[in-house]
Amino acid sequence: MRLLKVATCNLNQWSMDFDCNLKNIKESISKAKESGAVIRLGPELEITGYGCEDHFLELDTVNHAWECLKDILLGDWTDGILCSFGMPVLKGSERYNCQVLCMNRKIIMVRPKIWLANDGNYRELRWFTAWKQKDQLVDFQLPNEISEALSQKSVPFGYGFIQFLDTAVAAEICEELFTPIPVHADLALNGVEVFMNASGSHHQLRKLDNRIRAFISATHTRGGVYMYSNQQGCDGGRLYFDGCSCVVVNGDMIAQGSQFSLKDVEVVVAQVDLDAVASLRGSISSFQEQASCKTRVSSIAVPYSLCQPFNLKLPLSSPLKISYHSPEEEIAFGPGCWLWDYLRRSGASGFFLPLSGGADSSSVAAIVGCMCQLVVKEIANGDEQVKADAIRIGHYTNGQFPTDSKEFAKRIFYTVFMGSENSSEETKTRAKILADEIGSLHLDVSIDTVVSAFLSLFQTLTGKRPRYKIDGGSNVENLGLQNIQARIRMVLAFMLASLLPWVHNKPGFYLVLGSSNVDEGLRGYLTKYDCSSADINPIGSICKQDLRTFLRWAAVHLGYSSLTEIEVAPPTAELEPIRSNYSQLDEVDMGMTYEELSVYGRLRKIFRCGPLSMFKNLCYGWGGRLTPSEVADKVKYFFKYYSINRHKMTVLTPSYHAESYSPDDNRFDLRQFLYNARWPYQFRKIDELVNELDGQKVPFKESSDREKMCSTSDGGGMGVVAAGSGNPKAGH
Ligand SMILES: Nc1ncnc2c1ncn2[C@@H]1O[C@H](COP(=O)(O)OP(=O)(O)OC[C@H]2O[C@@H]([n+]3cccc(C(=O)O)c3)[C@H](O)[C@@H]2O)[C@@H](O)[C@H]1O
Ligand SMILES: Nc1ncnc2c1ncn2[C@@H]1O[C@H](COP(=O)(O)OP(=O)(O)OP(=O)(O)O)[C@@H](O)[C@H]1O
Ligand SMILES: NC(=O)CC[C@H](N)C(=O)O
Repeated sequence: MRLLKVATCNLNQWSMDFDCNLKNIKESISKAKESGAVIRLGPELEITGYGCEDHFLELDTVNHAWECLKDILLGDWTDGILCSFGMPVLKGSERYNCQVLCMNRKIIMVRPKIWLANDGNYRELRWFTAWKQKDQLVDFQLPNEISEALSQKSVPFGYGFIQFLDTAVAAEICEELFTPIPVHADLALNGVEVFMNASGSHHQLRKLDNRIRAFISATHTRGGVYMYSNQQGCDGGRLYFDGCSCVVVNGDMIAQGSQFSLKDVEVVVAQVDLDAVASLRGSISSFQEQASCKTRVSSIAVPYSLCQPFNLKLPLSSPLKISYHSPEEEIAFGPGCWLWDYLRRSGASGFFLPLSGGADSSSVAAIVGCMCQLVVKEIANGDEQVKADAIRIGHYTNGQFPTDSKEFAKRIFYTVFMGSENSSEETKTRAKILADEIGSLHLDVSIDTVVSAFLSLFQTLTGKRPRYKIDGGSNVENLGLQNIQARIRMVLAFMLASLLPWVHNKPGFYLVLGSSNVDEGLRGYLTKYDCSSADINPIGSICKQDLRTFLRWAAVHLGYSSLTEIEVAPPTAELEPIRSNYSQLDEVDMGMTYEELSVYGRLRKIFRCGPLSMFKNLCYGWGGRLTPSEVADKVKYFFKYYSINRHKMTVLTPSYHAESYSPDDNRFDLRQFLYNARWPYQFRKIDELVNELDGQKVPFKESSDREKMCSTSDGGGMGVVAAGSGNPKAGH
């Protein structure tokens, strides 16, 4: 037997905070060593943080990374343990995204990333060059300061593996695993038994299985130990890196870390028998045949053994049942953990939420409640960092700390119902009950006096007073009257968030939370700069359908039972007067249902459909109940409003990135914002096709299409998309 103990980790790094990152790295090495591990793997670019973006272009960033590495190598951190550190490295004029492999205070090799992540949220080609010389290792002159400190002039640089006396180990960096020809295939044929995947990979609803499937398939038929390490938390941007560090052997998961956690450092350890890898490989004839004619990969010999012989005192890790969170749990925990990182790092004293009693703001309130529950639970589990942060943010004194999530919420969470003459008692009461359940400090205010002050000012200025449509006013008047209310709420929210702490003798300020969801953004059904404009938004890329399931789940699992009633209430903006013959409803106002919006949103973004291909796909999807001409009307209506309102996406409050259907114009869904909203060319093409089809209906099982599009993984959407359109790039 060749027993090998390995450690991988989830680290909560913060881009550009080198002290924080170095502290976490050192703690992870200590924990790995305490466990007896001889390999320690950290996340991609862990020294700088993955999300530095254009800071990677600054020489300071690269230099500081070297300084941190020097600090580690001058101490005893790497004694007896192979450590893989992620950092940017300049070689000549090119900058590479590298894993620096170190042991016994020396750098063994620098392995630059070969295949960069460059789609969706990723833009690595903007900062890094991909390493292209796969056939050789080259000599890399270490920066002066490092070479003097380490008494080491140069190191091998490039694609290759480390040949120890008893096994071979290599890096495969994040995206490289997900490429059509992954590097582990070649490496396995060259005898590499341990793969170290350092990642910077973000959370996306329902995507964990994509990632895990890749580890399993990498080792299932070719054998191997697959170590995966990832950042965990908000490292300064919209993404939540969702950990899940793990170890897989020959297709079996044997150690799995958390996906969502408030911990800064989580080390996952496993003990494996490398003979199991050799034995599997030896039993597969095709493996041996391919290995005998492999393309040779360069290696570096290190005269050192990593493994232990058979010893009953060293227990082997055995296969585990892989654990997955439900999408509802993902919505609660992902944004909940992201909010906690944001809060503790922003210097704010809490959150402020305009709570309307509707589904969206109530979802946000529940997520904050969930965050409070997680904090209390983690403190009870003995996490000193979470405790220290909670004491600081909640201004606890005399050795006190949070032990009850409602008590903690009362300190750090304000909710305010800002009613107008158009608000109903029902929503006001729902907001109050939910706030009580969560424990927030809740206020009720009426904004009517402010609205009438604005209207009087307007009347003095123009001599005119707008009327609601129901009272005989025009569309313009009707919208104007609604938008005044919506925007006053935003101004009031920011005023209260900055001044309420002062009123209550607390230092600091509160962060204003926004609660517009992805569908409203896509359709533009929101007032620009109303309460959708906030500091941050935890649900901005989650669709209404997903939020509704989350509310049902949270009513039970978070213990906020009033969410059940909130979920079933029809969504309404309550900005127009309620009369016996009229009450404003979102879906009527929008001219489409939230369910339809989810379908359009997925086709537009995930399946990259323009108007014509969306029309064709929906003819299949909805053909059972609609004629092509009816489908055409719906598609044109959607594109008209999408394009008229696209400018609103440019000022979208930064939101947690949770889904590949997100329309976030700032980082993810990059589009123009001034359109010809008549789409003359595209709509003409649709009309021509409608004429050709002339009233035909396509028989199709109507019930299944939405289910496939909104509630399953992206691939499920193929139910209405012609095969071959291609699955979206997954957030592995
Ligand atoms: N191409 C362009 N590029 C840049 N900016 C552009 C623009 N076109 C208009 N604008 C600007 O945008 C303004 C129009 O946008 P905006 O002021 O938002 O107004 P608007 O989109 O006309 O109305 C707000 C919409 O949100 C709905 N609403 C209101 C309140 C609450 C809710 C809800 O979520 O429940 C929904 C309401 O029914 C209506 O459909 C224009 O006055 C102009 O200032
Ligand atoms: N009466 C109110 N009191 C407090 N905040 C409100 C009120 N009405 C609206 N808001 C805030 O403005 C945001 C946008 O208002 P809108 O009417 O569009 O709600 P929505 O997007 O349908 O969300 P919700 O489901 O929370 O009502 C809400 O999410 C909420 O934060
Ligand atoms: N950092 C990366 O290489 C990211 C790769 C991949 N797109 C992911 O989400 O995991």
